[in-house]
Amino acid sequence: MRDLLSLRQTLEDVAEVDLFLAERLCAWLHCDEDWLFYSLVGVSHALRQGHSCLLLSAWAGRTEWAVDDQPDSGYRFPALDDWHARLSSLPIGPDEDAPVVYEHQRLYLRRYWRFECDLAEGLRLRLDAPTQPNLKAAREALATLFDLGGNHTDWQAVAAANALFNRFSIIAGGPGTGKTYTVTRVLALLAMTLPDAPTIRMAAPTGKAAQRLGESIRAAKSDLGGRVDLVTLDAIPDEATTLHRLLGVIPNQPGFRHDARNPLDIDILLMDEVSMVDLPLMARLFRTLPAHCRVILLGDADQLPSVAAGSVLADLAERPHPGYSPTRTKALKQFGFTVDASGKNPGPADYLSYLYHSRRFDGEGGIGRLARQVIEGDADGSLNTLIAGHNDLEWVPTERIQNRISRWVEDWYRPIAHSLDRAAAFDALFQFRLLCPTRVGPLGVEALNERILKMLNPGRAPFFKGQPIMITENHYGVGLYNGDIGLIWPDDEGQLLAWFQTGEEHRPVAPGRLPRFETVYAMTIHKTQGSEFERVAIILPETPMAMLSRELIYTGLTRARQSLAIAGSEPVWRDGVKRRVERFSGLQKRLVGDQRN
Ligand SMILES: Nc1ncnc2c1ncn2[C@@H]1O[C@H](COP(=O)(O)OP(=O)(O)OP(=O)(O)O)[C@@H](O)[C@H]1O
Repeated sequence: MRDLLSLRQTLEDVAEVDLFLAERLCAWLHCDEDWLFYSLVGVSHALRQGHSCLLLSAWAGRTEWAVDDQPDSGYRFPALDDWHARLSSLPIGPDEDAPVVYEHQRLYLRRYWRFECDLAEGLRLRLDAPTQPNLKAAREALATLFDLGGNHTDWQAVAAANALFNRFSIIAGGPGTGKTYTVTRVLALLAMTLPDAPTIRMAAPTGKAAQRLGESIRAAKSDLGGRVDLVTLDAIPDEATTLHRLLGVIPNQPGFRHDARNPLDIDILLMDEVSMVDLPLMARLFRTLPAHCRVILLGDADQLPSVAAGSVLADLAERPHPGYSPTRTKALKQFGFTVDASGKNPGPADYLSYLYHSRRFDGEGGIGRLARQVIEGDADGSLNTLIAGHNDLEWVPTERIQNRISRWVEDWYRPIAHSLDRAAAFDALFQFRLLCPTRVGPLGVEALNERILKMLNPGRAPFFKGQPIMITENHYGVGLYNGDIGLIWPDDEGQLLAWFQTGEEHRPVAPGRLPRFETVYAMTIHKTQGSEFERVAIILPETPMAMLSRELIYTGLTRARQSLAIAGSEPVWRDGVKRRVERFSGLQKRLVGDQRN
């Protein structure tokens, strides 16, 4: 028996749960050798880091978890061939019934292996059964929906035409590249060309993202008003729901009302902000979809992956686009589109379309340029862009941070309470937001909120007019969910209530009925995924930290519509831009086999 508690002291970054799980699994496998014990610690550790599995090639021959001032601490994993041979000799193949699975040089907990297999199967089912659109009708509909005939390739029209051939499509692109604009036209194309009117549902991972998707779709529909008939427009829903509500949450239970035995009755599912969706949720979703249901995913594959395990969008949306198959190239040619035909046949990426041109961040603006440099890992170039300053960018060096925060509070947060009415106060609330990579530390969310509360609520009233709050737990009874943002504002009798915005409506909740919440002047970047603000200020931590990555910075800075400030030190910025989030998974391998892996 190992002394797990003492062992933990010699392993940096390993949690007790990793050690206990590894010990239980060793006992199950009747093998107590160190190499297996540490491999299993590695699987549990990898899951906590968001990987779906432990990828042998990433750790083979390397020492992991060494403690800085303890020589010979940590564990050195076997060389790849040796490690592979040892794992292959155990009864942990896919067809065994062990709680761990070894396949494709990846070690999984069986539950996660199952999620990956089920999702891959749901995708394969759709990829292996491409559709045959009515070409004549599709050509006419495409010409109605897009202004074709320009000199440059219209990637939005290409994406729309391409989606006609697929039961599974991804339309990916950065902020403002027209994903919603394009997909509204895809839905119209399908409604105009399919023999029967399809039942369409739209979903997003968070309430805020679902609300934004609904708003964007309604705007895009009204844009189409003069071009298409009412029947087509009516087929496209006005509202989107959260993924959890779509699947049917059962209060206080882990499962959903819909599953493989009780599938959703829909023909087309559109899902936005897919980078936030984790592997287990995506696998559960695909289990509930009927085989004929088309799935269209929208997202920005450069953003942070999901909080829980997996990196589904990044796995499926390879960058750069690997090229279309010759068959698909020919099919798109029939619509007059010439695309890169470098892909193999059958085309593993025929489901994927990229949109490249951002209408939000045009070529002149600093935010778009900065976003590109950050995602390319260009630490020096991005810092130069920031320091040179553009009219939409501001760099705030460390020594000026405290003063600058006070000014932001006076300029944007104090005026919320002085708004003319509730609608104006909500508007004011989304004018500006402070974002931090983490909750803790002197420049983390908790410290900043505390400091701003002292300025705006010196009397420490439990509730005050203009106070922004964020719900931090799901409460199905009250209908409020983790991440929902509300505002404290008086009703007509002067009674302070918490108000929550859904579309144009504001719903009041008595403060006494609120689930757990916190005041939010500053938020973590993770929590703002799926939201946008007119102006954003990102406060970097004082010292470099492992979780500050280029994906986190990119996600934070692309929340800004008009202007962006970054406050911090040059070394912390450089360190963050250089670091990448890497997620181990076997999803792409399962889909394309050995073609590209
Ligand atoms: N081809 C186009 N012609 C005119 N306007 C367009 C076109 N494509 C997009 N837009 C406009 O650009 C704006 C951004 O488009 P859209 O909301 O579809 O982008 P998005 O990629 O979904 O953005 P986000 O990442 O913010 O969700 C919208 O106002 C939309 O109407």
